Amino acid sequence: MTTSTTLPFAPSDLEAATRIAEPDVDLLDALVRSDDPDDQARILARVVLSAFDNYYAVSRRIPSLAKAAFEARDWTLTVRLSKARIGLYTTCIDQLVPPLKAGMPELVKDEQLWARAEAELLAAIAGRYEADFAFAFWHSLRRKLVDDEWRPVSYDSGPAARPPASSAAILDATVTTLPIRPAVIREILAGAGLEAPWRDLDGDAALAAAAIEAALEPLGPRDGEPTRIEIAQSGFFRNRGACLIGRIKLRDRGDMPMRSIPLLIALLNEDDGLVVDAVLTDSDELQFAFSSTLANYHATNPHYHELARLLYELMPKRPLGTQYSCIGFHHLGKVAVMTEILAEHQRSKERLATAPGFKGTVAIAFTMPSSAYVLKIIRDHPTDDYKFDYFDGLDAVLRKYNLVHEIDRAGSMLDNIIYSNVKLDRTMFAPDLLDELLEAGIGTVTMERGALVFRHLIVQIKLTPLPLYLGTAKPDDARAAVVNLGDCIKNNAAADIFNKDLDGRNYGVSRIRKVYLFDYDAVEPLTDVKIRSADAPRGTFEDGVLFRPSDMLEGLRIDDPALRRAFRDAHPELMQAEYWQTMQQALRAGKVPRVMNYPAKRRLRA
Ligand SMILES: Nc1ncnc2c1ncn2[C@@H]1O[C@H](COP(=O)(O)OP(=O)(O)OP(=O)(O)O)[C@@H](O)[C@H]1O
Repeated sequence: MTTSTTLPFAPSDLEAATRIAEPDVDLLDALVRSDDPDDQARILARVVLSAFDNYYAVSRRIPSLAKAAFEARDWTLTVRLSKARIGLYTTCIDQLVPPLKAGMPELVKDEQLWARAEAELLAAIAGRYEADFAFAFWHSLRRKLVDDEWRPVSYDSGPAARPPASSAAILDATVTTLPIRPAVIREILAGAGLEAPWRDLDGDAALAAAAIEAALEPLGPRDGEPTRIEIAQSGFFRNRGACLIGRIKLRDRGDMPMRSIPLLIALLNEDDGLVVDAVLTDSDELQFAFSSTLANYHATNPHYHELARLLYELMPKRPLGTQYSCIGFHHLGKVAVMTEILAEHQRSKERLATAPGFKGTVAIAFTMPSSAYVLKIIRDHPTDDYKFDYFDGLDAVLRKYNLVHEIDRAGSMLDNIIYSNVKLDRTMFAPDLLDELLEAGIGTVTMERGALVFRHLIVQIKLTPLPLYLGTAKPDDARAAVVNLGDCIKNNAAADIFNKDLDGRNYGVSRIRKVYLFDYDAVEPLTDVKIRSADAPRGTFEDGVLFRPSDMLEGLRIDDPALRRAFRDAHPELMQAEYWQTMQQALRAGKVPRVMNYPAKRRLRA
């Protein structure tokens, strides 16, 4: 049996399905004409809520379109949907800003009107599932309107905050006994609601059941033991893949406590039908597959809090805030991450101080010792040690951080959360850092009534900077890290990203021991770089970014000769001009090199 390959959507259909309706002109008109403050507040709240509703409706449509694209094997559509979704929120806010600024220039400064309108909005959204999302939208709009001023707008959910979600609400449970029979897995797969034929459902169910049985082995399973398989009522779609996620629970047995393993069933839709490609049962492997360094998944279940909670339970090494981003809820992720940073500070009483490792020449990075995050600002001018002759400026660097946020990071670049006009209490900062941030020459930080206001603030997950890791790791771990560094550089290249600052200190090692790039001021599109072979003459003046792969090893500045050798032995091609030129040709031809997002050994068929 062959799946249909007809494309379900012409580009114009997609455009229509993802088009945000224009803001409500009649309401805007009524707002501009009214001079009654109560009316204005009520109408302003309605204008914004109606724009949010337009946004939300389209953003909810995208996961079902992604599902349809997966079912029809329309990979072009999948990529277009991801691109469309990431820009939707900002587009919708941007639509409102010009008419509001033109029609009511006084709005920006009218604190009373905002307070009244906010009360109206909160009353209108009370009881709605997505009330906190609507409130985040309200704050984002306000932030955009006051963008030209030093006026911080809170990043919290305030009165629209929801109580902590429980994952139970979105889980389907199958109660069975060990060993888990293929028929049980078959039922779960068939019940996933995918409208495409399976290539070999029975065969896949048998292979998946065997993989699960092997994964349960370390938990001391006993035949006949009651077991609960919990699967999220949601499909997750990304690129060419889809997955089902959940967990398997074994009850307290007297001689054994309750035991549980996560479960991810990775699906592909090949030209001869749906297949189970892999089964993952290890939290670190799930984290790899769900990495925020990859494109987002589109989840068909709208209950984003419960989904984020489930992901957090399955991958507890990654903070809750970032779980929202990997299912595409970046703005809620932003709110959740800021809330977490403030809660971390409350809990630990630690202060923000300069991040461990080499001090940046372009960024000032800071963190609290037990925080999961690093915060950064970009300096207006680099320090004297800056390596390059020319600095493109603060805005150009921020654009690079934003570009990396928007692309498919190919599993090799940390995501960036970029806040604007954000206020943090001065008591959160260690005195040295406070002095550094407020010193002359940093125009993007100011002190306002006991708080620091940041024009921009970049937040990333905290890694161990590679030089620190190599300095303390066991020899095998250090070797694995430098080999992984080469994979990271290759994946960056596959995403058309080249870091012209080759230095290994721009990379960090995660808690699951993967290496990622985290410093983006020196990144360039690989396709713009001029690759020079080892024997090309040096010293001639040429415009643009030049790269001589034979300089790579030296550029990495890894001191230990054994580690340099390990890198060279694992990735000899990275030192060859041909490798880079071939990659450039592939990228220019529009070929997207494949990025693996789970270990090959987890695939059910070799
Ligand atoms: N995500 C992160 N996790 C852990 N540490 C980090 C992270 N980001 C930055 N750091 C720390 O902060 C330092 C400075 O950050 P970053 O490399 O971004 O600054 P930079 O000024 O761009 O650096 P350079 O001078 O190499 O251009 C790093 O060397 C590292 O020690």
